[in-house]
Amino acid sequence: MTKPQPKLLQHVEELLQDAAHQDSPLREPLAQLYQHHLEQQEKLERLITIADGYQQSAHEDLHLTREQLEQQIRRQQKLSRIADRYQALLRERNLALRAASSVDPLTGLANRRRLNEQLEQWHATAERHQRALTLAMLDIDRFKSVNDSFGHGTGDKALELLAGGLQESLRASDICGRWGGEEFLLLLPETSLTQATPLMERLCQHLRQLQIPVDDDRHIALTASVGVAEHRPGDAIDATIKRADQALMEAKHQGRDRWSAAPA
Ligand SMILES: Nc1nc2c(ncn2[C@@H]2O[C@H](COP(=O)(O)OP(=O)(O)OP(=O)(O)O)[C@@H](O)[C@H]2O)c(=O)[nH]1
Repeated sequence: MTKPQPKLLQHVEELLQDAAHQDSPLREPLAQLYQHHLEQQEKLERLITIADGYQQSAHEDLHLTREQLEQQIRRQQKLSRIADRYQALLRERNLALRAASSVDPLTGLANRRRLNEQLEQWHATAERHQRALTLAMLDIDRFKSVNDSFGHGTGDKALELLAGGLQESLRASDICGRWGGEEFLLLLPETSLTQATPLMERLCQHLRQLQIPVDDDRHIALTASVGVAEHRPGDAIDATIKRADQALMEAKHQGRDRWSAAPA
């Protein structure tokens, strides 16, 4: 049904008001029809206003929900950035802690804990794959007299320099660490006693030549004694360390500044 035009409505109004049609039998139904039309139009306008209101409030709700969602996403992204940074920090801390717990702070060499870990690993490889493994226990000669004569500071400096000297004399695959006090343990994987011999000679020679400063213009030289033991298949690693220790005692007994090998 088409919407009555304003012109038509105006015409109906004029007809209803026209005195000439007051007695027409069609006037009353026309008046009722006109009234009904006005009421319907009013209802329709009210409905349109309500629908507009709903649409507006739905639009506002949608806008608000979207804003809240975007705010939540931004908060979530910020939190995940913080979590990422925190995790990276924890990883760094863990690495630093791990490194610190494996290193001797004075010499920078592997500490006893790290040496034990490596010993366990290389002992397992030596046993499983019948690989050679040689250990060398090194102890500075008469180190007490260095401390007594020049003080602990000089003693510490000597340990640092000696540690550097040891590291220089070894292959990259070997590990040298501080076993305790003025004692160092060298782990030589894939190395037999025969193969270790030239290294022992070179090591003693290198240490003899190290110059340890004791004051502005004075230096001293140190020597060390070394006990070497090749791991015997089937032995516990502690047994090999003990044999290296006994060989070290032997080197000390023989007059120091030398190396001695444990019997096979
Ligand atoms: N400065 C310094 N001295 C240390 C350190 N650790 C151990 N020492 C000293 O090393 C000395 C070891 O002395 P001894 O075990 O009697 O042996 P030595 O004098 O080296 O004599 P031999 O081993 O028999 O040749 C002691 O005086 C310890 O105090 C350290 O970290 N710094």
